[in-house]
Amino acid sequence: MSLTGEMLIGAGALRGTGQSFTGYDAASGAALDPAYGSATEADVARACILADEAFAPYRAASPEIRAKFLELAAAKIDALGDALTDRACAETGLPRGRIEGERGRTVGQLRLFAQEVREGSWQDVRLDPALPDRKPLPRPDLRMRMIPLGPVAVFGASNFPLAFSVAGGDTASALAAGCPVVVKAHPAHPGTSEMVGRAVQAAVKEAGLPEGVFSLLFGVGDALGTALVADPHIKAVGFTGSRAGGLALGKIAAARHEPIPVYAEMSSINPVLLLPGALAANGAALGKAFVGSLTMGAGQFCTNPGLLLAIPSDGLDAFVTAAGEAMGDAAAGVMLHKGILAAYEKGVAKLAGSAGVKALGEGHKAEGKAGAAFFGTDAATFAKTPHLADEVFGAAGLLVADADLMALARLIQGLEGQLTITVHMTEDDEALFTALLPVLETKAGRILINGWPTGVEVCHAMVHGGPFPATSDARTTSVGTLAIRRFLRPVCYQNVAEELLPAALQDANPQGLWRRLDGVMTAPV
Ligand SMILES: NC(=O)C1=CN([C@@H]2O[C@H](COP(=O)(O)OP(=O)(O)OC[C@H]3O[C@@H](n4cnc5c(N)ncnc54)[C@H](OP(=O)(O)O)[C@@H]3O)[C@@H](O)[C@H]2O)C=CC1
Ligand SMILES: O=C(O)CCC(=O)C(=O)O
Repeated sequence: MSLTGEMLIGAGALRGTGQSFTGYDAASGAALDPAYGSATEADVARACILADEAFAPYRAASPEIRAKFLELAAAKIDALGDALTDRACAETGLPRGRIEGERGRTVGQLRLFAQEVREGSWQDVRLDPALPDRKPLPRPDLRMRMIPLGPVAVFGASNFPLAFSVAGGDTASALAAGCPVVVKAHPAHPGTSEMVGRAVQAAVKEAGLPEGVFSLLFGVGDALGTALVADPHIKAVGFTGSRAGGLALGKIAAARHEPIPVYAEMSSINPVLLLPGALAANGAALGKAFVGSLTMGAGQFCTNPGLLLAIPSDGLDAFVTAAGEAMGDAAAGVMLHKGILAAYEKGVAKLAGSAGVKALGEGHKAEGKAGAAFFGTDAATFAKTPHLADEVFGAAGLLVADADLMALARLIQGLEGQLTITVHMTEDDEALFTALLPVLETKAGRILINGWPTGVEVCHAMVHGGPFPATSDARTTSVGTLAIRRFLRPVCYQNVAEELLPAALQDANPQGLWRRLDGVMTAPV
């Protein structure tokens, strides 16, 4: 596919007349053709009007049609072949294996949502039949199902150019729910975005759906995102990026005449608790494995293990020695773009310059690349230095080691919300884990044992979310089939005649759904 630098508004392709920009080769800094023109406010309005026009027919399309559309989009992204991998590698500096894996995750995610649409339990149908003889008052016939919210604005993330970008989890879950999507491409990977966008646009056409089901806008600066979130046709927002960006979009959404939900995944330091039994049994191996997780993709994962907590012991010494050695072998990493590299270097310098913080290991350094960094401190220093709890986006980790178990417990209690909390433990640690679990549950969306948080499985039970600032809404996830719920709302139908009811609610159950009948989950017959 040859890139044109055009945005995709419905079935059309046109060059934005706003500020021009290009993608860059993340490793060399060289500009990559073609140039992209930023969308104007009129372009945003046009894409949102088309999305609004598409909403009624798209949500009325049968589950089978929507599922087939998602599968078509997946097949077309697969068919982009090596050209997509080459472009994504160039624009992000991420290694080939990672991009290939991410493509698999992206198309797998679209196919999983296709299955989810067919399976139908996302409609959460509840039937409370009429009780005409109930005393003192009869009960009317009440039936409930979930319906889509309306057009959704999605902001592509810089660090996952496929799985959290144009056809990533936010887009897949919104389309599955029956919501048209208007994407703002991340300006750090416009070529990758155009390729994927054209694949989705072609899938819309081949599936015979209204053109406004999908649009892709390009632009740099805040104006485009601001106009998109403010557009009255948009009914929800999906975002992965910085805390400042997510909060800014949340403010715009809340200030609208009709406020709308913003599902922003923002900032997390993903604490790892190294319990004494695990350190005694495996200290050195854990130290090495930690560095593997920390440095993966130059640390540019929101699930990066940025904070470690432990009680001093011989096992912890072995952990620190092994981690320090592994850091010494860690190559300097290409970061996604210059801004992210600059923010990382600033964050590491701030850690290095903090009183009571010492370096425990560092990776190789190279001009224009990021060196991994590992620091250590104690609980009292952590408590009196609030910025030590801030996310440093990249391969930087901080170990808080303290003999005072209660001080570590208070530290956990004082943490902000997290995407993940990891616990390394053996049977010897079970009592401690059991005591900590109620607190951990209040802090994170995912609690994992004896693993590492990077690399999220896309499945039905996944929660990639968590209390603020991990996300703006702790009740949801942005990965896995549960993500569809963000873009749905319940509607109750009271005393609507059988022949007038939506198919999902009819007595005949033509969609073959599991439904709650008078509160009892009931199989289709
Ligand atoms: N925790 C996580 O998952 C991630 C965190 N980050 C953090 O974000 C930093 C910057 O990375 P980046 O990926 O560019 O994330 P940003 O949050 O800066 O940008 C993400 C997207 O949101 C848009 N945007 C941001 N702020 C606004 C605003 N005020 N109004 C309208 N639109 C806005 C950007 O547009 P435009 O660029 O055109 O201004 C871009 O399209 C990193 O250094 C890192 O700290 C990044 C990725 C993931
Ligand atoms: O670890 C993962 O697979 C997902 C990470 C993520 O959501 C992110 O970095 O934005």
